[in-house]
Amino acid sequence: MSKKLGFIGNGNMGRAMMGGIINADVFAPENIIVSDIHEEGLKAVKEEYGVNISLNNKDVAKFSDIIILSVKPNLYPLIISGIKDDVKEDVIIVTIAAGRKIEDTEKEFRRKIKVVRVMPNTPALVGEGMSAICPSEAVTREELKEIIDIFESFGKAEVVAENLMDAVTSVSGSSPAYVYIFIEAMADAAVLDGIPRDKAYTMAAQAVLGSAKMVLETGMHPGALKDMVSSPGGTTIEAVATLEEKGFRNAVISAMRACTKKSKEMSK
Ligand SMILES: NC(=O)C1=CN([C@@H]2O[C@H](COP(=O)(O)OP(=O)(O)OC[C@H]3O[C@@H](n4cnc5c(N)ncnc54)[C@H](O)[C@@H]3O)[C@@H](O)[C@H]2O)C=CC1
Ligand SMILES: O=C(O)[C@@H]1CCC=N1
Repeated sequence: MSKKLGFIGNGNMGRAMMGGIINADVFAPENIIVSDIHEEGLKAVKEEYGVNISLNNKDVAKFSDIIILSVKPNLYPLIISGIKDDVKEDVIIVTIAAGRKIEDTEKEFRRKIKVVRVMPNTPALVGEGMSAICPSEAVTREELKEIIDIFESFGKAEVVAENLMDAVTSVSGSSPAYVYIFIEAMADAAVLDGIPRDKAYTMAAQAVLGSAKMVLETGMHPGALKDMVSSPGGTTIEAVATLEEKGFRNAVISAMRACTKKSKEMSK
C-alpha cells in the first residue's frame, strides 16, 4: 500500500499489529511511523522492523494517512487533543480501545472525521489475529476495504455492527488470555504426570492449535468433534465428565459475560 501508516502507542497491541503488518509486507517499513513516550521500546522496534519512530505524537499525525491509536482507553482524550490540529484533512483514525465508541472519537476531534473502530487481538503478531471492524458513516467503501486489507494481512477480519463490539471484545479481543490459562493449566497437569515443562507447553499448545484448525477447516460442530475423541468407556469421557462436574462450560460463560459487562461499563 502506498499510503502512510502511523501508530500512537508502541505497547503490546501496537507492536503485535506492526509485526503482523510488516511480516505480511502490506506497508514498507519506511511508510510506517510509531510514537510512544518510552524511547527504549521505540529503538527496539526501529531495530527489529526498520520503521520510523518519534517521541512526539504530532510527527505521527503529520506523516500518516491512517493512524491506529494503540494507547489505553483512558488516554484517548489526551492523545486526540494533542494531535487533532495536526492530522491530515482526509486521515482515517482507527481506534482499538475497549469500550470506546465511534462517537466519542468523533466528538473529541471536534470536526467531521473518518473513524474505524476495530477490536483486534495479540495473535496478530504471528499472522493469526482476529479483528472485528466497524466503520463510521464518513468512511467510504474503498477506505473500508483498505482497512479490512490491513487487518486481514495478519489474520481474519469481520465487519460487525457497533453494538456487538462489547461481545466481540469478550470472544476474540480478550479471549487469548483465557486460552493461555487453559494451556498453562494443561501443561501444569502434564508436568505433574512427569512430562518435562517445555514438552508440556508444546503438547498442550499444539493440541489447542490443531483443535481450533479442525473447527475452522472441517466446518463440523465442536460437539461432534468432541464426540470423535471420546471413545465409549475410554479416557476422554472421564475428563469430559470431570470438566462438566467442575462447571468448566459455566466458568467460561460467566467469565465472558463479566468481560462483556466490563466493556459496556467502560463505554458509558
Ligand atoms: N492487549 C490486547 O490484547 C488488546 C488491547 N486492545 C486495546 O489496545 C490498546 C492498547 O493496549 P495495550 O497495547 O495492551 O497497552 P500497553 O500498555 O501495552 O501499550 C500502550 C502504550 O501506549 C504508550 N503511551 C502511553 N502514553 C502515551 C502517550 N502520551 N503518547 C504515546 N504513547 C503513549 C505506552 O508507553 C505503551 O507503550 C488499549 O486501548 C486496549 O483496549 C485491544 C485489543 C486487544
Ligand atoms: O484487557 C483489555 O481491556 C484489552 C481489551 C481486549 C484485550 N485487552
